[in-house]
Formats: sequence, structure tokens, C-alpha cells
Amino acid sequence: MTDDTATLLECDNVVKRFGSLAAVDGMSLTVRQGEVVGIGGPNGAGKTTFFDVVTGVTPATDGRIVFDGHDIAGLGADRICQLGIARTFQLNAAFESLTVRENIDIAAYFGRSRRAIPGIRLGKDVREQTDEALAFVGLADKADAAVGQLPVLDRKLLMIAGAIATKPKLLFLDEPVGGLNTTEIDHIIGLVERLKADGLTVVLIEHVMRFLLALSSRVLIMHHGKKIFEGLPTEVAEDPVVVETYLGEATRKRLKSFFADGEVGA
Ligand SMILES: Nc1ncnc2c1ncn2[C@@H]1O[C@H](COP(=O)(O)OP(=O)(O)OP(=O)(O)O)[C@@H](O)[C@H]1O
Repeated sequence: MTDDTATLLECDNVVKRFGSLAAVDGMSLTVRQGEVVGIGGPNGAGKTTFFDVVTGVTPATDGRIVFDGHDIAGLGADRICQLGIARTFQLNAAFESLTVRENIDIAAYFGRSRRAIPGIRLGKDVREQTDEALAFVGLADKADAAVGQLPVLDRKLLMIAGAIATKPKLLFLDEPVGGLNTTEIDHIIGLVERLKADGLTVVLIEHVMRFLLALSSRVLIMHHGKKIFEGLPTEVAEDPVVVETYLGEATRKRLKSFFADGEVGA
């Protein structure tokens, strides 16, 4: 990573309180163009809340968030998406009664520019973005299926397709492989590798360490709303505080062998 790489996102001392609980407690993060930043940490550490604040799902209590030259703290999720940050959710988020294609059409239509309702008219550009996103994730054959009938992997792919149909500059993935088996995890690793190869900047949350460490160029570990570690994937299991608060000794050993010979369980 060179020093002159463009900064895409700058979060400075971000705080989110729910009553007396500081779910995010002074998080700072810089994301540069083309990076894949992985965020880990125990349940309740504040990872999703941090995503929610940056993507406008919930407003920050305090702090500065600048994306691509825009001060986005306090903007709504629709506006932030239109500026170029797309995201997926930990749990399935889709219009259940609509088809796969209709879901992606909605993302492509509303995710790029301000639109008025009523008056939806899907232009050629929207249809092309939808087709492109469906083909990219491998859901073209299921374009007309009702979302409610999809298996777990396809539902994850649907969320990713919706996100990339907005043509983002920065993609946030919240536990993209939660609940998937090993083969399915490998499938999503391949997909994120292709997004990386296309130059997309990605920030991801994941508990599955082999996913997090295989894809990330830099890793952050959160605990009690704060960043307790930031460094290279190879350094995570060497950090005594991370081992103590999050990984445990068994995972530390598995990760050491992962970097020694490329093998680790989920
Ligand atoms: N809307 C809310 N109101 C009150 N407390 C909340 C709300 N959302 C989250 N919290 C609390 O904030 C803390 C951080 O939660 P968050 O979901 O961000 O953690 P996380 O690191 O993403 O956890 P996990 O890995 O389990 O998804 C938790 O204590 C949670 O109970």
C-alpha cells in the first residue's frame, strides 16, 4: 500500500450510544481505494452498529465520517448509497414477494440517483445493471424465481447482487458467509476475489476467520465498541489481547497453521 493511494472513507472518533450503552465508542478508520478491510470481534462488539452508522441506517451520536469528499454523518441511507456506499445485511433483507430480478431492479433504480415515487419507469440502463449484477453473482438462471423460495446461499448472493447493482465505490458486507457450509464459503470467497480484481473497495465483517483473513489486506478487531487491534492478517493471531478477548488458544493455533500451510477450518 503506497502513501499516495486515495483515501475513500475517513471515520474519526465515531460514537453511537443507545441510552447509556456506547455500542460504538470512538472508532476511527481510514479506508483507501482498492483495499479490503476486515472487521472481527466478539458478539456485541459494535461491528454492525458501526456499519449502520456509516451507511446511514442509524445516525452517529458523535464523530466525523467523510466519504469520497462528502461529509456523510447524518445523511440518510438512500443518499449515502447514491453517493457510492452499498451494503449487505447479516440477516436476509429482500422484498420476499417479488422475484430476484425485481429485487435487483429496485436496487439499481433507487441506489444510483434520487428518484420520485410514484412514476417508476425502468430504463435500459437499469435493466442492464440488473442483468450485469445477476450474471456476476450467478443468479441469471433464477431471475424469475420468487425470493422467498431461494436457498440460503442464493439469498446471500441476492443481497450482494443488489449492492453491486448500485455501482458502488465502496461495498460493506456484514457477515456474508454466516450460516454457509465450507463449499458455499469458498464460493463467496471467489466472488469477493472477483470484486477485488475489478478494483472495488470492500469493508467486511465476519466471524469465519479463514474468510476474513484470506480476503483482507488489513484487519481490525473490535471489542466493547472500540478498536483493540489493527494490522495485517498474519499479525492477528500474534496479538495477545486479541487471543485473550476473541480468538482463544485453539483458534490461534489453527490460524498459525493457516499461514504456515494455507489450511484452516471455518
Ligand atoms: N437498536 C439498538 N438498541 C439498543 N442496543 C442496541 C441496538 N443495536 C445494537 N445494540 C447493542 O449494541 C451492542 C453492539 O451490537 P452490534 O450488533 O453492533 O454488535 P456486533 O459486534 O455486530 O455483534 P455480532 O457479531 O453478534 O453481530 C450490543 O450490546 C447490542 O445489544
